[in-house]
Amino acid sequence: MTTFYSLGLTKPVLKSLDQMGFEETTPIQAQTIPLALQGRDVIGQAQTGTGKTAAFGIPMIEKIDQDRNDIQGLVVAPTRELAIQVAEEINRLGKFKGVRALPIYGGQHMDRQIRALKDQNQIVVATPGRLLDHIRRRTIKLANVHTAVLDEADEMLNMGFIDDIKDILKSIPEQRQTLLFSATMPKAIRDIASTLMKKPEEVKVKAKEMTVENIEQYFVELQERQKFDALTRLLDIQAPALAIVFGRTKRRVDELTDGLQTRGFRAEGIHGDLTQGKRMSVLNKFKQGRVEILVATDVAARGLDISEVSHVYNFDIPQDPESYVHRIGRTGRAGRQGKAISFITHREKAQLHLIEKLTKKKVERLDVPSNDEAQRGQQQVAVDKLLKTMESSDLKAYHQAANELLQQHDSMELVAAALKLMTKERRETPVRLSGVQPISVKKAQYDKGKKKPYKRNDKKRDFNRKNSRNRKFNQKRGGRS
Ligand SMILES: Nc1ncnc2c1ncn2[C@@H]1O[C@H](COP(=O)(O)OP(=O)(O)OP(=O)(O)O)[C@@H](O)[C@H]1O
Ligand SMILES: [Mg+2]
Repeated sequence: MTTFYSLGLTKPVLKSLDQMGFEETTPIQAQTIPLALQGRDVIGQAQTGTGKTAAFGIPMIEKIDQDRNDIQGLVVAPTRELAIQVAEEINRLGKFKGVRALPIYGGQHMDRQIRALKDQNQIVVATPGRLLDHIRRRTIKLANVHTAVLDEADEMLNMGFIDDIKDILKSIPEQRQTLLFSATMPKAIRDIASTLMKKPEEVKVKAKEMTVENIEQYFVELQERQKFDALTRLLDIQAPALAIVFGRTKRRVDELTDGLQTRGFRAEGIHGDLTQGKRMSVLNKFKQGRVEILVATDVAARGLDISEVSHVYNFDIPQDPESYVHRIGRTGRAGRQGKAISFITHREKAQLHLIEKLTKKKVERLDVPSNDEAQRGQQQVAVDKLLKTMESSDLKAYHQAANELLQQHDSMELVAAALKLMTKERRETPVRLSGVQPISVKKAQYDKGKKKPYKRNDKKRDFNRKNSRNRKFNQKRGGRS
C-alpha cells in the first residue's frame, strides 16, 4: 500500500486528493508519479478504470507555477467528452493549488474558446483537430508548455491521428516532458511513441490479464437476426443500473436506439454525427440516470468514467481486440463490479479467439435467453422492489387496508396481483434492423494492413466550416472525433 503522502506531494494537492476521497494510490499511480516528478518521459500502461488520469494529472499539477497565467501543461485526448472529463478531474486535483484546466474541443464556438483561452488556465485539455485549428490561427500559445500528455496514447498515435499529433508536438518546446497513457499499447504503436519521446521509461502494471478481474465476461453465440430480441431479454433478466450498448455504425446506433425505445426502454444514442449539444445532453442524462441505456459507437469506448455503469453489451463485436478492452472497461471501474456480454455470430468466432488471446482471459458462454426467462427476470425486478420497500419503509399506514384485503381474499392471489401491477410486461414488438456484415478475422487483419495514415489536405481545409475535419474523420472511423 502506498499513500499519496509518501510520494512527497505538496500540501494543496494532498488536500484535493483527500477531498476527492482518494486514500491510497493505485498501482499505476504509485509507479509513474515518482518517475514523472523526476522529469522522466513515461509510457504508462494499466487496466481500464485504474486511475491513469490522476497518474499524469498529479505530477503535471505539481510542476505548474500557479502564479503565472500562461499554458504550461497540455493533454491531448481522442474525444470531446473525454477532454471535458479529464479537464474536470484535473480541476478537482488542482483546486487547492489554484491550477485550472480548460477543455478545448470541436463543435464549440471558436470565438468563445478564444476568449476562454485568454483567461488564466495553466493546463489545456484538447482534442487534436480543434487544437490544430487554434495552433494554425495562432489563437493558442504553447511556447511555455513543459509537460505534454497523450491520453489514450495508442489511439492518438493510430492512423487517424498520428499526423495531427506530430504537428501538435512540433509546436511545443523540445525540452518538454512527454507522458503517454493507455490500457492498451500494441508494439508497433509503442515503437512510434518512442520516437516522439526522450528515453521513455515504460511502466506496465503487472497483471495476469489485460482486463480487470471484476468484470465478468460472457459471449452469446447467435444469428444476426436473433440479436435484438436477445438484447432486450438480457436487459430484462440482468436489469442493469446503467448499461452501454455498442453498435458498429452510426446507423446501427440510431436503429438500436429506436428499437429499444419502442420496447419501452429509456435509451438514447451517441455518435459522431450528432451536434455537440446533443452529445452532451445525452451523456448528462445518462450520468444522472434519466437515460438507463446509452447506445454508442466507439466514440464512447475510451476513457469515459461513469461509475454506475454495471453492464456493457457488444451488440456488434468490435473490429480490433484493443477496442474490446476499452469498451468493456466502461464498467468495473475503480474496483466496482461489472458484466460484459458480447454477441457473436458463428462467423465471428475467430474474432473472439483473437480477443481472448490479447486479454489472456477466457470469455464464458451464455445461452440465448428465452422469452420466459425474460418475463421471470422482469418479475424478479418487481419482487426485489417489493422486498426493498418492506425493509426500508414504515408501512403502518397501510396495515389496515392490507388487513381488510387479507380477510376478504386469498393471500397468494393478492401478492400475485401486486407483483403483476409492478411488473413491466414487455411485448416483443417486432423490430427490424438493417443488415451488417459480420467481422471476419481475415477482413480485420486485411483492413489493418491496408490502413493508411489519414492525410489532411491543407489547401482544401476551411477553418470556418464548422467541424469539417471531425466530420470527415467520423465518416472514416465510424463516429469518433
Ligand atoms: N487512488 C484512487 N483512489 C480512489 N479512486 C481513484 C483513485 N484514482 C482514481 N480514482 C477514480 O477511479 C476512477 C477511474 O479513474 P480513471 O478514469 O483515471 O481511469 P483510467 O485508468 O484512465 O481508465 P481508462 O483506461 O478507461 O481511461 C475515477 O472515477 C477516478 O476518480
Ligand atoms: Mg483514462
